[in-house]
Amino acid sequence: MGDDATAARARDDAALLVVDRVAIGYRRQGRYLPAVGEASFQVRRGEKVMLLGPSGCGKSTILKAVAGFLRPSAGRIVVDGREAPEPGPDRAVVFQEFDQLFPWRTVLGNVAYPLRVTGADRDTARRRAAEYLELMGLQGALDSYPHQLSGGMKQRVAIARALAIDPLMLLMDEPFGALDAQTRGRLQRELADIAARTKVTLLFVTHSIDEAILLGDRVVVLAGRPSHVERIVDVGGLDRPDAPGFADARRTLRALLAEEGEDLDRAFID
Ligand SMILES: Nc1ncnc2c1ncn2[C@@H]1O[C@H](COP(=O)(O)OP(=O)(O)OP(=O)(O)O)[C@@H](O)[C@H]1O
Repeated sequence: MGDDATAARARDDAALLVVDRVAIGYRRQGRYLPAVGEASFQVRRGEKVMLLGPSGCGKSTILKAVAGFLRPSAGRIVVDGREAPEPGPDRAVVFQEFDQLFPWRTVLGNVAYPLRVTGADRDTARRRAAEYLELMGLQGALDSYPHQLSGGMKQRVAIARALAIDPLMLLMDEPFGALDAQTRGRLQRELADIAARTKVTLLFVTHSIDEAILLGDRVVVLAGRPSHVERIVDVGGLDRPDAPGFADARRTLRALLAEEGEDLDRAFID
């Protein structure tokens, strides 16, 4: 193998995201309130890693720190070899809330906007935005405004907007948490399909055991307050509830969450 190929292989094998003994807390009224006590995990290029754990254990906090919105009080976050990166278009974020779109822009305008901001000319931005909206099945809604869309459609626009800027990583914080079960299932399947096609690297926060198994390659289970990584469970290839191994993975994750006193009815909502 030539030097270039060796270097390329080393780059591909190296973790795109390293979370190394990270502690994160909040300051309130002069006091430091620890949320994450110590968390370490890595995400390789093209991998889909899910953060699962009881409510309040710091899943969103970790995602925000990876996005660069919060600084850890200890440890290191390294993205593509860069330590403590500022927020940037290399990490696109999709939230749970339906109000993350610009209400005064059309669907096409919402997706084209970050492309314009990151340097694309108007025609290129609109063409690329339309391509990604088509990928999300929204070709009929380009001229609609957010208030004219259902919750599921708004989340599709948010995903198209995130993917269109070709980020190194897609960071998703319970993006389907506020959707009805049927829409949620459909969007999970669509995201799995698009992630396979685009090979995007995914860090995804969820409450749902089934969602973690269906979408993830690995599940980072958080426990405790302040939290730590209790276990990292391999769930690769279990992309259907009837896949062999799905029930075992569900039992393993369920047992880990039950130890934490998680409300399992909530953890199973899909
Ligand atoms: N801005 C903030 N100021 C102070 N404390 C905060 C802030 N945001 C979160 N916290 C606290 O940090 C802890 C972790 O919160 P976080 O939202 O990261 O948990 P989570 O696992 O994502 O929860 P959920 O699953 O309920 O969304 C919680 O105790 C929460 O109250």
